[in-house]
This record gives sequence, structure tokens and C-alpha cells, in this order.
Amino acid sequence: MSRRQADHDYNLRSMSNLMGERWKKVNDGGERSLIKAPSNASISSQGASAGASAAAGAPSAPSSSSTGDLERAARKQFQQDVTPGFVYVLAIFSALGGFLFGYDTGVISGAMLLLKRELDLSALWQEVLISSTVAAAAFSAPLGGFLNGVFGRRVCILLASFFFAVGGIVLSSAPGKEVLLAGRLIVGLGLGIASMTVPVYIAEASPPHLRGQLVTVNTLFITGGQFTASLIDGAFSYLRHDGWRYMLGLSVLPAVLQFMGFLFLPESPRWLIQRGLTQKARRVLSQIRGNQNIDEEYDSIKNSIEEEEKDSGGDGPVIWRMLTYPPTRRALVVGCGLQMFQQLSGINTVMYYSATILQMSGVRDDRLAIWLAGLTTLTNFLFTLLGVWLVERVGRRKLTLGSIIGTCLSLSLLAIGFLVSAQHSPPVTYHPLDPAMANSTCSKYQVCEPCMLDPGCGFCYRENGSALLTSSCVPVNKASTEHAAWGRCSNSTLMRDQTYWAYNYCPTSFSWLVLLGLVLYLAAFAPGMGPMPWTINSEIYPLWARSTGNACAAGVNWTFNILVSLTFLHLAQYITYYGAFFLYSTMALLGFFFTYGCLPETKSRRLEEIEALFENHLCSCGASDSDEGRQVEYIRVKGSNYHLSDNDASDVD
Ligand SMILES: O[C@H]1[C@H](O)[C@@H](O)[C@H](O)[C@@H](O)[C@H]1O
Repeated sequence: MSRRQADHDYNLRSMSNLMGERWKKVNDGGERSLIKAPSNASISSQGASAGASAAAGAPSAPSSSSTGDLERAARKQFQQDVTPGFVYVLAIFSALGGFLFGYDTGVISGAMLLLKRELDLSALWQEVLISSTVAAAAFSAPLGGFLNGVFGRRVCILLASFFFAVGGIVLSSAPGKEVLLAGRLIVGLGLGIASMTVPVYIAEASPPHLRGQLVTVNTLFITGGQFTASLIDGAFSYLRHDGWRYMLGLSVLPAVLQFMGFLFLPESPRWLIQRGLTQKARRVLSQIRGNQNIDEEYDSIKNSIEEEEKDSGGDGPVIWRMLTYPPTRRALVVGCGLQMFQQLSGINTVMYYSATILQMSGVRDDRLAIWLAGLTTLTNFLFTLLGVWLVERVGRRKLTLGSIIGTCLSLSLLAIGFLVSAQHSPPVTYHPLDPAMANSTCSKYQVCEPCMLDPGCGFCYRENGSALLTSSCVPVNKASTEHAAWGRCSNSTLMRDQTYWAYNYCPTSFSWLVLLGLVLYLAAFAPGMGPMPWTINSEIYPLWARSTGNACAAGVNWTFNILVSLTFLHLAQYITYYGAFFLYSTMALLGFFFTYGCLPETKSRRLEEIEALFENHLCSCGASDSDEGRQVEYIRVKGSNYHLSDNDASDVD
């Protein structure tokens, strides 16, 4: 396969500026020689040695000690050349889509605390308003694949930011719950499109050595959006009246900023070449590659598109062609599998229910719980930053594997925390008579745990210092889960000092174990399992299948997101909290085996070469990943691609 061949080819065109001489290496079927080259010649080779150069009688090559310096200088020079600031501008404006993803999914939990009081929302309406956005995203992400193919990445990002802005305006001015629902659906449409387009756009515009980092910045923006949302939630929770309008409406600002930016930012050069808009593509490539020669990159994209068209063969819808062509079918399984395991390892139960988990650790004040939930989102954000730093250093595969094993262990710790808490669940000491004489199941519970897990009941208790005095299990108020239906926990004035209503937690002295598990979970998940599924999906499909592949994978992500977050409370009801977290931990373990067997390393490879990694049987990727020990690194030399193999340092001679 010609792309494979290209893996081992390189040229040294502009090394001459650093070496004072132009050298070229020739691979003559195993025998290597180093000869003085005409000024702009470029010939490929697999490696050369100083001995070989001497044997060839070439003018004296730089000594091996200076080789290291040259290599370092060359690397520095290449990276300076290769990274014009424009790529960063482009990545940051695109990643505003990630910010809005995080903000809009995160802000609703705090807004809901105010909304449910002001609009008197039933539990069903609360659930509908929260999940409608994710459901709309699950629908629009696959649709985004089609739109991307037809209209390009830029138009899709413009469309997504338009939806975000309009949705934000509708939400902040909503007169009632029906309009709120419409606003949440509009925002969801933007979310789905942005979540699949932005990583693709950034990946297609980035130089290979920065691609992982720049695409991961998008997830950094997602977690940054979630963190900002928790700060805004905390700040506006003091504004009891209309505070939610500001919370939901503030997203208009980044949306408008992104829209304005993308009026001026260019289309992806790869998409332009695919559509035959070659002159425009050349212009964009020159713009984003700064002072480099773009000829080789342009030719390589063009050739691979032609080759891909031959390879993928056949007509029919792209998804059909992807499924019938083994390398793309395997890539699709890997991409969707990673997104599925990301969600199955429970990130969004932790993100959406962190306030509840914190309440379990003894934080009883709503507002304090909102602020502390900000710590969870901050941890997620900070550790995603670690992922941005690690992705080009350790590679995607190792990062994902390390992260998922940590996720699995910390989920087990969380589960153990819940288990120990459940085993030491405080007893129900007092069984008051229902004033209406209604037959409530709540009165039959003898300890807090099953009472708390029953959605119809809550635990009402008095505390003196850390000692529990009287406690009872009573029905919840149907209109608001914040109070009991009757008795001393039925309204705030009756709840004298030291009397608490625990609807979804039990007082426990083992909360530190849960908190430790929570922090370790985020520290393990955020650098790898959070960003890598998005990053890897943006790189593993050939151009003709890229938008469809990403659309499917993003659709899988949103579908499992809604599945896991909506079922969490029901799951806890049937198999308890610790059962739920043991289940997520088992999912993470399965995810580990899947990743170990099926995910090849894509680090530093050009997008056009990655398809070749999926030519082997599925789930032999790990074993056949020949680059594991070889560490190939691409350095672009004024538009040419140059491989530095760490095991063959003399390549630079
Ligand atoms: O990668 C992101 C990120 O980790 C978020 O924190 C999470 O809420 C999303 O669902 C996930 O897709």
C-alpha cells in the first residue's frame, strides 16, 4: 500500500539550512549511502549510518555528537515553522463549541433548583427538561454527519453556534415550561452538531505533531464549560427570582463570539480538496501553515483521497460503504466502542449527581452543595489539562489504557464507600402514624438505606452533634422532594434546629471514602477516558468516512449518556448505590480489555496514513501495533514529512 510505503520515506530538503550542506540519503535496497545532493533534491531512505557515509566517500558528515544538537535544533526549527499562531486561533474558536457543550449540559442542574420552585415543576417536567437536550443531541449528531459531508465543517460550526445562541435567547426569556423545553431542544440540536464537527475540523487543520493536543483542547473546553457553569450556578443561586434566566442565557455570549469568528475562519482544507475546490484548498493550507511549503501536504491529501475512493469502492450511502469495507468497519467499531465505554464508566452520573454525593458526605446546605459540586467540575477540568499535556508524550493508547484502569479501580473504591455506608446505615427509631391513615410503604423500613432508595420516602432525623437522636422514614411531599409529606420534616419552620430531611442520602461517617473515590475517579478519568474517545475518533477514519464515522460515534456517546444518567436513580433503587458503581466499574474493566485489544496508536501519524492501522483483524490492533516500541515521530520540514525514529538516531545524519 503506498501509504505504508510513505511511512518509511522522508526527505531532508530544508535540513540544509541547519547543516550548511544539503545531504540526501538513498535507500538502495538495504545498502545505505550518504551523498552530497544537488541543492533542492530529495530522496527517501530508511536510515543511514556514519560508517556508510564514510564508505561512500562522501564529504565528511557532521560528527555523531553534533548530530544530537542538529537534531534538536532541527526539531525546534521545524516546530516553529510548523505551528503558525493561526492554527491556535482556529482551534480555540472551534473549541468554543466544546465550551458550550460543557456549559449547556452542566448549567441545568443549578438552574433546576431555582426553576422547580419558581415554575412549580413536577419531577417529570424536571426530568424532561434535563434530558431533552441530550436526547436532541443524540438525534442531531448523526444528522451532523450528513450536513458535514454536504456543507462542510465551517457551515456546520456556524449552524451549531446559531442554535446555541437562539436556544440561549429562548431559554432566558421563556415565559413557561413549554418554551423552556423548546429552548432546551434547540440547544441540544447545536450540541450534537458541534460535538461531532469540532474535533474533526481541528484534526483536519492541525499539523500531525500537534493534532492530539489541539483536539484534546476541545475536551478541555468541555470540562472548562462544565466548571464555568457550576460557578455561574453558584453565583446566581442567590438570585431566587429569575436567577435561572441568567444561568441559561449567558451561553449566548460564547455562541455569538464563535459565530462571528467563524464568519472569518476558513473551511477545512481536506474537505475542500475532497469537493474538488482545489484552489481554495491551497489558499487555506497556505494560510494555516504559515511560511511553509504546502505542496507535499496538498499532494498527499489529494493522492490519498483518490486512493481512498478506489479502495472504498462501490456506491451507496457512506455508512453502508463504511460497514462493507473492513478497515472503516473496524475503525467504526473502535470509535463507537470507546464512546460507549466512556459513558458506561459513569462520568455523567458523577457530574450530574455530585451534589447528592456531596450531601452524603455531610453537606446539608443546598447552596454549599452547589459550590462544592464546583470542586468536582474543577477537578475534572484540571485533570483534562494533564491529558492535553500527556497526549503527545505518551500517546493515545497508553493514556487511554492507564486512564481506564484507574477509572475502574476508583469506581470500585466509590462502590466500597457506598457499601460500607450502607452496612452502617442508621436505624429507623421512630415510626410515627400517618395522619391520613394512608397505607405507606415507608413505615415498613427499619434502616435508612432502603428508605432512602425508595423514591416515595425520605429519612427524617434529629442529630445532636454527631449522635443521631430520633429518626423516621416518611413519605415525600409529591410536589417537592425538599420536604416530607407530613410530620416534623414537612416544612422548614417545623424543622427545628438539628432536624434534617434526607431524601436521597443517609447520614454516614464513611463519606470520606466516597469523597476519596470521587476525586480519584475524576483524576483517573479526566486525562484519558474523557478526551481520548473524541480525539481518537477525529483521526481514525479516512476522509470520505470521517464525518459519518464521527457522527455515529458522537450519536453513540449521547445515546449512552442519556441511558446512563436517566437510569442511575432507578438502578440505585434496584441494585443500590454500591451495586450501581460496581456495575460501572465492571463496564470500565470491559472497556479496558476492548481498548487493549482493539485500539492502535495513532500518535504523530498523518491522517492519511491511519487507515492502514485498521487493516488487520479487529482486536489484533494492540498486538500488531508495530510502532509501540519504535516511536515514530513526524517532523515537517518546510512542507515535507520527515520521520525521526528514536531507535535510529543516525537518520538525521
Ligand atoms: O468527554 C466528555 C467530558 O469528559 C465530560 O466531562 C462529560 O460530561 C462528557 O459526557 C464527555 O463526553
